[in-house]
Amino acid sequence: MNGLIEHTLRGSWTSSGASAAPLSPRSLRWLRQRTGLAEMTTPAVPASLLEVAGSALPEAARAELAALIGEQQVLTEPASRLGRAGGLSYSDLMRRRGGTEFAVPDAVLLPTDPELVQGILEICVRHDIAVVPFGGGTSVVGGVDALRGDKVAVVALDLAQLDRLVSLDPGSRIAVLQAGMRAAEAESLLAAHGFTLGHFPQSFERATIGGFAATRSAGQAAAGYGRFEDMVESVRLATPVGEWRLGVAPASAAGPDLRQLAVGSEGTLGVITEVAVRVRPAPVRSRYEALVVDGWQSGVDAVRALAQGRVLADVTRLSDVDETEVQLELSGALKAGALKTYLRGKGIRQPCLLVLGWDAASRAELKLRRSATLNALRGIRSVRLGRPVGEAWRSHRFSGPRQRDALLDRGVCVETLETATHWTGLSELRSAVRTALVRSLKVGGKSPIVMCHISHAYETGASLYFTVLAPRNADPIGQWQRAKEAASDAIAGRGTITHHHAVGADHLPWLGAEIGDIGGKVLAAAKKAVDPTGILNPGKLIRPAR
Ligand SMILES: Cc1cc2nc3c(=O)[nH]c(=O)nc-3n(C[C@H](O)[C@H](O)[C@H](O)COP(=O)(O)OP(=O)(O)OC[C@H]3O[C@@H](n4cnc5c(N)ncnc54)[C@H](O)[C@@H]3O)c2cc1C
Repeated sequence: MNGLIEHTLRGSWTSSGASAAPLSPRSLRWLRQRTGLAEMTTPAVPASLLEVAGSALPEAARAELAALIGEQQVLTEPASRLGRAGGLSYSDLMRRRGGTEFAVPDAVLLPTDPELVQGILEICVRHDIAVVPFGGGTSVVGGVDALRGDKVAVVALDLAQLDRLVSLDPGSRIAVLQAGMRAAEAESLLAAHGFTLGHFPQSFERATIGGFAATRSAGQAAAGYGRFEDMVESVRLATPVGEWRLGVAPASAAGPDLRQLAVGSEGTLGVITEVAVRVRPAPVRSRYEALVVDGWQSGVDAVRALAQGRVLADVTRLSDVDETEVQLELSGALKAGALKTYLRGKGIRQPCLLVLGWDAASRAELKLRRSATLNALRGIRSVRLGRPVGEAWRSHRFSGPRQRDALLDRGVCVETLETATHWTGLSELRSAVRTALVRSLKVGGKSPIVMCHISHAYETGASLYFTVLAPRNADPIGQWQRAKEAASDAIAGRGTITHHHAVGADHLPWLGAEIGDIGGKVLAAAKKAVDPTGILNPGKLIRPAR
């Protein structure tokens, strides 16, 4: 069963906080010199110092909910409610650090099976209570903000105790998992049967199966295993008008694929209680290695050649010059200066790191696939750094959030955003977003560090993932909000507002530019059909029909 402590840990990624990945004095010196960061320590405010208003959950509703799921499964004390108040974006973390006001649910509900979820929705409809489905709470787009809309109260429906492997069909390679199971637990349960899901987002340790389905998540090995929506065979949803099951066959021509309406619905059309996912035999051989190419465009050409030649490695990740430099400077693992000199000697002036990783069922398959990938790169000038750098990336693949805790403690504004577009417009989009972020976050003569990488590539285009490091100012939330708005304006019309983080509350203003008025009306109509009184996750993804 998922540990509830993890679900209430909201000020940092792990209970060790910044000490899980401390910044070396050398890295700090480098950051100060690059960004003008002032020397300061800004530790997290203990949750006990944050003020929480009393619960507005009507007593009659509380009593009915307690009768249905058990007294101890309805939590109304401040610590539990605070523990499900919002996600884990930079702004969420800063709200908790700065003590700025934020929305807190009136209660936390902990159902233990799908039928109880259905019962909860029926009670909430009757009492006009908003419901925020809560998986791992790792949303970075305001997806789990406790917004009540026009309802009398709002509850967080925490799925942590729906955490079972319901069934495994090795012949069809399908596992049915309950929605609250975390990715790390799913992997270890499946591994015991010789299978893997192959979904490794950076939030792997905390995020859940239901959350992945609800947000169309993409993991680091999506080039090989697919995005999460590619893995979903069927879904079981509780909705205010009854239970809805979708998906009976691997493919179907029975009208539009309604599974895809549930997948990505971000808790606005129903609560996902179970997901049947496609699994694969666990790899017996893996190999990760790194190359350096000369300049961003040359790297883009390399990744495009791999995608269009259909020889992408399972992990294919290209960092731009800034991200490569920061990885080298902050990792502490490599002698950055010596490496740069070595690369210059090899004619590489603008080093861009390309990490490649393959998972295979046999040594022969690994050899074949690796040769196919590397052969496709023959025309691109590159220097191979070999396995140590590739394996170092693999062993640190989940350490980003720990490093973020350390940066937050030192007064750094550190946040990410992502988009995707077609190959022909990719570099223009990158420049436009970079320019918007630099302009917005520049202070005096010092520019922020804006890094970018491609981690998901397709035959027709790729995603762009930006990470920003800037000295925090006196209004950290406003500072980032302005930068994010500038970046989102630059994206609108050029690419998607989100490649895998979802829409939530934060991206809603830009969704219209992507799906148009008609798209907005289609979503509102679907919501009206399954959630006529609008209790499900108000303020996220779908604007109510007018
Ligand atoms: C440090 C960090 C790294 C990240 N890296 C990645 C990454 O590599 N790839 C990626 O795709 N994302 C990433 N994310 C974003 C986030 O982890 C994903 O959106 C993830 O899918 C959310 O899963 P969750 O279980 O935490 O869902 P939550 O955050 O709890 O919820 C997300 C949304 O889904 C809804 N929801 C959750 N569970 C259900 C359910 N059972 N039924 C209906 N609706 C539900 C919520 O209401 C909310 O709208 C990252 C986030 C952080 C903080």
